[in-house]
Amino acid sequence: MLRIKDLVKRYGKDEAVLKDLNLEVPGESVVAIIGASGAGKSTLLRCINRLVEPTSGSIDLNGTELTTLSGGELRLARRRIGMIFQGFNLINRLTVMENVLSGRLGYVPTWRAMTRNFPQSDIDRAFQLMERVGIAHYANKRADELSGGERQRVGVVRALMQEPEILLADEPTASLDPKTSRQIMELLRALASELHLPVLINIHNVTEAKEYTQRIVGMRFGRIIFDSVPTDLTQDAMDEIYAGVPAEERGETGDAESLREVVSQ
Ligand SMILES: Nc1ncnc2c1ncn2[C@@H]1O[C@H](COP(=O)(O)OP(=O)(O)OP(=O)(O)O)[C@@H](O)[C@H]1O
Repeated sequence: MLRIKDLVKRYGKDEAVLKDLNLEVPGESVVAIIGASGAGKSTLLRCINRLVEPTSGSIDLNGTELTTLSGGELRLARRRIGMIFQGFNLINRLTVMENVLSGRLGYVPTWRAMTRNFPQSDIDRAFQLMERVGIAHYANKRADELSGGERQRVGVVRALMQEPEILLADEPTASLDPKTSRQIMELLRALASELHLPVLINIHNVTEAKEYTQRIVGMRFGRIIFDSVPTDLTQDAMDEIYAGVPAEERGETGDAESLREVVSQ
């Protein structure tokens, strides 16, 4: 369970970007965070893994208070949080397997990592997960020889190699074409259920959020102003979350029927 209480983030002397934000994410749920550009979605995810330092408030992951950790304790906590990025963040010149195994860096001694001498159990797990997401046959290919969707699958497996207690995905499909994007969302949904993992996804595409997640959190100016099941996300709720944002920039790509057509193409 992730429990965020009264979280505030202020960059320098500017107005707070997150304002007394409260959020609970229980196990296995897939939660989408939506909101206009600048609402604070990325800052929220970055506070959780401490890429950004929270100004005040509490972030508790399964009984560990994350905001006060430093040094070795913070490193240990970070390996419990899997991150998936919009730009995949792979090391291009390394193979798929090497990228995947880098998810174990928080676990193996430095000498093993330096000599790429990972335990057999890690290699077995890597193959198992790569099989699961359909990239095992690319194990020895360089990461930059893969398509966007394949690269994101590598990113997902690398995050899972950390044995995370939660997955944070920051615009995981924004660099992908619509069909691939939906395959990745489907994969995240399936993995959350198979591995009993909570997944928090910062997502621009509201149509995908509605179809692939069980809960939508709408942010505006650093606050959560909507938190419910996708069917409750009415036009009024959308208008409130995206007030002032033109309809064509709200990440609604059409109704479910037309989207199914895209997928089946
Ligand atoms: N490192 C930083 N220093 C100063 N201000 C920042 C920094 N990072 C983000 N901000 C500001 O914080 C606010 C929220 O940014 P954030 O990236 O969290 O929003 P977002 O909802 O993820 O937006 P987008 O959808 O465009 O990615 C913005 O006004 C942004 O300019």
